[in-house]
Amino acid sequence: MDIEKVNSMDFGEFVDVFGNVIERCPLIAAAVWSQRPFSDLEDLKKHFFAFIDALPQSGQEGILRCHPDLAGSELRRGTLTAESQREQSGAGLTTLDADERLRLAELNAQYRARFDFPFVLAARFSDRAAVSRELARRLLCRSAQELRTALGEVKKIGSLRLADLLRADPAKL
Ligand SMILES: NC(=O)N[C@H]1NC(=O)NC1=O
Repeated sequence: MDIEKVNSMDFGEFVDVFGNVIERCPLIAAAVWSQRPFSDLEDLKKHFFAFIDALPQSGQEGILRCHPDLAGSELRRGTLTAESQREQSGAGLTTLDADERLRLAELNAQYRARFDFPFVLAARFSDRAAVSRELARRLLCRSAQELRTALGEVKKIGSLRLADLLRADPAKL
């Protein structure tokens, strides 16, 4: 898909196509559509991220809360979005043994109790061992720093999803 195609989309089509660039936050795509035309893919990505950066802290935490836990109950129930399902299975989170699942569930619960939002990590840059390690490490971080880290991960996930949609090299996005 090239940028002319993106710029030619009406509101409904744009939100259908880009509505899950940020997990379960189609409002962001709805807002970004108003900023068209986009000069290139980089420009499109900047608009998504600028929206996130301009939100008050409550809105940024709200975005994090739209993310399903990694290896959590939604994965077990099969209610993940298609994108999240792909990302979590690519990181090996669909084939954890019982001990690994329990450990992740405990760490996810501790993280949520400490920060009041779920642990978010771009699973496609990770694997099952690294997810637990990173969760345990980030549990010890300060809240303000952790919010910044988590939003950085949201942006990595969004960049990869945009790259998929536009079949672009993520390094150039
Ligand atoms: N909790 C969390 O990080 N979830 C996300 N990460 C990812 O790569 N896909 C998701 O849904």
